[in-house]
This record gives sequence, structure tokens and C-alpha cells, in this order.
Amino acid sequence: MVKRIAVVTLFPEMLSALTDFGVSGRAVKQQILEVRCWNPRDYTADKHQTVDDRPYGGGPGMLMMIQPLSDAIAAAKQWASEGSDSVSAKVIYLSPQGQVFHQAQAQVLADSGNFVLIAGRYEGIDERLIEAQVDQEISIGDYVLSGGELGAMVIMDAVMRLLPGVLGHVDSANEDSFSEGLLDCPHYTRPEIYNDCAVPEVLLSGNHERIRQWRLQQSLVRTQERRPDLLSRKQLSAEQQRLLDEYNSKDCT
Ligand SMILES: NC(=O)c1ccc(NC2CCCC2)nc1
Repeated sequence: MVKRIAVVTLFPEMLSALTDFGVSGRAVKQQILEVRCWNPRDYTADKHQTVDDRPYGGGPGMLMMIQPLSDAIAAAKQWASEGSDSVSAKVIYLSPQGQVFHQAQAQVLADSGNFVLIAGRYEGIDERLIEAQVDQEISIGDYVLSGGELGAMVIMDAVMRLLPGVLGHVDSANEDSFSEGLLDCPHYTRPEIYNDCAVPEVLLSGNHERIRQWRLQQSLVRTQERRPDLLSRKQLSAEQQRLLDEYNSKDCT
């Protein structure tokens, strides 16, 4: 079942960064993922194709004009809701006011139905449109961008790599350390000696169980050192706790 993602945006050409390249481009080509853009400018009725409007109460900048945006969202939602036996598509608005996006949310979106991503421009959109047509606000992080398109593409990329058939070997996604709530372990490739540094010998041993444990321990130690906040949130398995304790108990000379 192809996953449909509709994007409401004034700059549909930006989406080629996702649809025309790499793993995401392949997912589109293989029809695992279907991406379609809806441009509010195509829903304008005036000669100048106006898509922005002035804010009540004054202040700098403009807002997206309600009518073209609302009509584009309706069309996008209808397309995204087709074929999913009347389960209507979730409508997501990208903004700094949204809940911060993380891997678990990517998994939820990958596992659920089709969805619509609204990429705002200018100073944003009318609050009443959010109340009437938006199901969820999502932020990709605590910073302000000139548009929601990059946030939309971040979400699309994180979601599509979790779709069945997209990544080469099936275990890559669930082996991702972030899906474990941990940072990734270090990785090495040829040559064996680079910059006078050797590849950790365990990785050359061919002992897959030892390699698995070494990688898990490295992920745990890195998370402890760089993102203790992630570690505090995670219930460690007995093996994970043992590996971390083993590392911490080594003399640090
Ligand atoms: N942190 C974020 O996910 C994010 C999303 C949208 C945005 N800007 C948009 C929102 C309405 C007008 C420009 N800035 C930041």
C-alpha cells in the first residue's frame, strides 16, 4: 500500500530535494511513497494571485491569506484520504509552537495512515485555520525558519526510511540506535590504518557476537557522555546495564 504524503506549500519545487535524490527518491520511484504538492497560489481568485494578507492588530510582516490556504488544505486532505477506506488523513502544521519531533513520532507516522503537511510562510497562518483544519502542530526544533518546507522534508525523510522496503537490509531501521533511544556507535571503513589510527580490532575479528556487544557498549557510553538526558529517560536492559557498568568500572588511567 503506497504511503501518500501531501504537502501544502507555496514552493513545491523545494520538494524535489526529497523526491529526486537518494533513498527517498528511490522510495518515490518504487511507488512505496507518493508525494504530491498543493500550492495555495493555485486556489487564488484574484488577478494578482494574492496568497498573503495583513495581520489584524498590526505588527511586522504578513500572514498567509486564509481562503487559498484553506482550499489547498481541503484538496490535499481529500487526495491523502482516498483509498484509505474513508480514514481521513491527519493534517500536520509545521511551527515552532508544535511538539518537538523525535524518532518515536516518526515511527508513529510511518505506522499510521496518510497525512498532510502544511508548510507556512511569512509570519504564519490564522489561528482559526489551525483550530478548524489542523490536527497536530509539530516543530523540528527550537529555532525559527523562513518556511515550514524544510521541517516538512525532515519529517518525510525520517518517516519514509521506516517504511517497509525502503532501506536495503530490513534490520537497518530497527537497528538504528535512535530507535533504541541511544546515540549511534562509531563506524569504520577502509583503509585499516588511516591518519595513523587503526580500526578497533574487535571489528576485524569476525566474531559477530563480540562486535554486537562492542557496538552496543559504544552506543551506551556515547549516550552517557554526550546525551545523559536520553539515558536518564531509557530503561536499560540487563545486558545494556552490564555493558555500561563494565565500561564505567574500568580504571580510567
Ligand atoms: N522549528 C520548526 O519546526 C519551524 C517550523 C516552521 C517555521 N517557520 C514557518 C512557520 C510559519 C511561517 C514560517 N519555523 C520553524
